[in-house]
Amino acid sequence: MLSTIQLPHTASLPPEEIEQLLNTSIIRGITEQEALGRLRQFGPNVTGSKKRATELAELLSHFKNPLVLILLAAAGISAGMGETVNAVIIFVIILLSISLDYMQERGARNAAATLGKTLGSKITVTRGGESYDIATSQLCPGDLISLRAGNIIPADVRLIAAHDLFVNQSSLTGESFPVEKNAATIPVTANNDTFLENMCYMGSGVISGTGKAIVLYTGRKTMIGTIADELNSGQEETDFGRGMRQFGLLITRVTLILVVFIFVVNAISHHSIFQSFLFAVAIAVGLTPELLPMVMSVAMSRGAMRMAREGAIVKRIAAIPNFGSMDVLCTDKTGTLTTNQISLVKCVNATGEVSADVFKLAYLNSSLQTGTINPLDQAVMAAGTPDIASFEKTDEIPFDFNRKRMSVVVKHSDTFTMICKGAPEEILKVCNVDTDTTKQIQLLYEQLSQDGLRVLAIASKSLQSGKNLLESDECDLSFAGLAVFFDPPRDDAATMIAELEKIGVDVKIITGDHYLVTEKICREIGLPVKGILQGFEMDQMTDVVLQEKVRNISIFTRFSPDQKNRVIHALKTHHRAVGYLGDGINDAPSLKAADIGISVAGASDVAKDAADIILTDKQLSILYDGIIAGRETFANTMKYILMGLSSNFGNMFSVAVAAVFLPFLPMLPVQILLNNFLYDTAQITIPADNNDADMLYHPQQWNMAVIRNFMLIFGLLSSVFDLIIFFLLYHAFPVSQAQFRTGWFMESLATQILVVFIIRTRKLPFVQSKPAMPLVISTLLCLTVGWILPYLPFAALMGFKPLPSHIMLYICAIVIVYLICAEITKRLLYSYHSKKQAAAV
Ligand SMILES: Nc1ncnc2c1ncn2[C@@H]1O[C@H](COP(=O)(O)OP(=O)(O)OP(=O)(O)O)[C@@H](O)[C@H]1O
Ligand SMILES: [Mg+2]
Repeated sequence: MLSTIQLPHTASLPPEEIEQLLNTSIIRGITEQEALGRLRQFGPNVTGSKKRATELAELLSHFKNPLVLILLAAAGISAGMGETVNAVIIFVIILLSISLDYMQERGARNAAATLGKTLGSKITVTRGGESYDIATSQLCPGDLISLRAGNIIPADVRLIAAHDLFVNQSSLTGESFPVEKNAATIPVTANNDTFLENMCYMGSGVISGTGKAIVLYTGRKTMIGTIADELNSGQEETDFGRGMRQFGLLITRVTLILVVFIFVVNAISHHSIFQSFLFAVAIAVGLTPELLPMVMSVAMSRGAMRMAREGAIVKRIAAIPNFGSMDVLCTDKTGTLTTNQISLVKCVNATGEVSADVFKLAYLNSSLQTGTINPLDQAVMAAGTPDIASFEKTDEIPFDFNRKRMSVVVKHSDTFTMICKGAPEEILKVCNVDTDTTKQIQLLYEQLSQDGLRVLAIASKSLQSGKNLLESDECDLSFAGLAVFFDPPRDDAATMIAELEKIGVDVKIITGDHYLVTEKICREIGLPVKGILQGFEMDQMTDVVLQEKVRNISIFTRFSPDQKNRVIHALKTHHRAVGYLGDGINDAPSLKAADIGISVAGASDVAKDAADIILTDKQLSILYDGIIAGRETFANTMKYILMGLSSNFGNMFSVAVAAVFLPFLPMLPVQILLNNFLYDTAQITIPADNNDADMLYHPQQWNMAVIRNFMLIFGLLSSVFDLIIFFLLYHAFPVSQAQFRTGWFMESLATQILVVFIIRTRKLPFVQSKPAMPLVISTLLCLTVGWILPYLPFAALMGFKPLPSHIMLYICAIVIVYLICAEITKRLLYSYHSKKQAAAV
């Protein structure tokens, strides 16, 4: 049986001793049988969320809310003081609302879990001498794995072979520059015992090269597994997140002030301290938007499920609202806007004549390179089969996105030749050509690019020896020719651009390719070219200048990964949420930096890992659906917030006034709790509500000013009607205390619940905007229950007493007039804000 191992220790051991230590073979790996046993012993290779909490723990976690705890304590004290009925009612209400909340959230959680299962990257493992791909979760210590560019390192591993292996371990070290790894044994001392050169760590991305490695640690035993929880917190705040935070602050402040005020006034003026306290707590419960987390997670998981049906996997459900506020989408070109079905059109020499020699050089380079599987290389290899049996590869300098070229070194009848291929401007930099020829080549290159053809240049030189070559050896090459490729735009790219434009999302292209090729593609897919910025031009700009510039630029060409990243950050200063769509290793930093990273199924693991959403279906139209789903989440969450702020707060203002002027409590604490419970339950269907088209066809924006005004004006409005009721029941037709409370209970419940039909839309309720059926049903049901309660045989236990019918008529009239006034107020408020916004633009 395998015992635990120390990472630094294995770094200093030669491969044979590692074989022994881990009871494996660096050629054949462990057997499938052995792997199964080890998998049982060490558990699956997953980090992140610890074990999923049990359902009971999830249920109990809802009791952690301080208000719930205070209420429970209050119920206990009530029971101790002999007020059993009170205690039971409070207890039942707590239980009911917690179970409702829990059940809704469980639905959302399960949906999220099902979605998560469909993901998972694969890795090539060698077991019992055979190599095949398995899910990375199935790896165990001792496994022999093969690494290549684009892979995510699936565990903490010790390298036993490496060829030009460059790894980005920024997820661990924060250092974004790729580091070279090798398999050599190194002595371990106290000051070099982390991030060793012959180790690769889970979560790092392979940028270039290949390697073989033995798995040492898996799952939570890995370096990243032990710190996984801290890593998740690194997300930057978005418009939606910021809005939610400000909203939370606002509500906490107002609640605190109101509750303390009500408690103090009640306690001083006339009631027992305990009653006043209970009353204040009930008010606090009424004010807290306790359903908000549920409303959000249900709305988001509905969005995610909907996208899953359309063929997109949502990795991070919390990103859905960002989709809704996204107002600019950056995309790379190859594979997202083009088909990625690249074909080689021809190979030409410097004068533009078709040349078999140039093709042979290109073929040698493409077929012998061992980096990422790359569509350009595949196209070269698919274009013919020259005989290269007599050539032997002796070295390779892998591709990287800064050099934009790569080289292989071949041996052929005792001579060594370096063959280099890459972006023409980069190849020309390292070639020995006179100015005239350079001009001639550039002209040819531009002509081809203008026709939308992609061009790589090929160059070569003879060498003395064929080993241990460096990037600096790519010099003094002689120019051979150009390889010309065709990569047609996707059929649906034009539709996508048009659709996105219609719903207010700006599209920008950030590519590593030449600007002429990009311009041609833009023309074909109907993307207007507003401005072009080239990578080297941006390097001369300060951040401030860049931030000003990016607004009017629609294509960014010849951009390296870091440069792409810089553009994303600059765009973030102007836009609410920046989206990035990309598939390559070079897109990973931008996918992370963007508010919402989108990748496609065929993308490299590194890109998929960094993305929030992965489009599995090839259709780009899913993007459109995703944005709409995001906006629905946003809109429905906002409805709940506006509801809570307007009607709820109004009631609490009224209570504050009543505390000063009434000689008794306007409602009993249990009645307030009951009222709040019915009101909350009525809203449980908000996440499933319909939305007006005009809310969905613009990027959503969190507008704190609207929220604040809603609270003040709607709160005041509903308070005015409460005061009318108070006047009616206390002064005009004086009734008993129990009847007063019953009257206000019924009026406030009706106004609070029914106003949802007004708040949910900017238009005329029902006539211009139809609510979803579930919302209508839950609303009417809760209202009916609330209005029947006072007439039930046990109503007296809850302190209710029915009112005479003429007073009931007054109450109904007041509710109707209130709703009409609310509709008018809503219109005034929105027209005020749109005028203000129009003035600001
Ligand atoms: N296999 C390769 N061999 C040589 N050069 C390459 C290879 N792949 C890419 N290049 C060069 O590097 C440049 C940038 O790479 P690439 O086009 O993949 O970047 P990108 O930013 O992902 O662009 P895109 O928007 O086209 O996906 C290419 O335009 C090409 O000149
Ligand atoms: Mg790309």
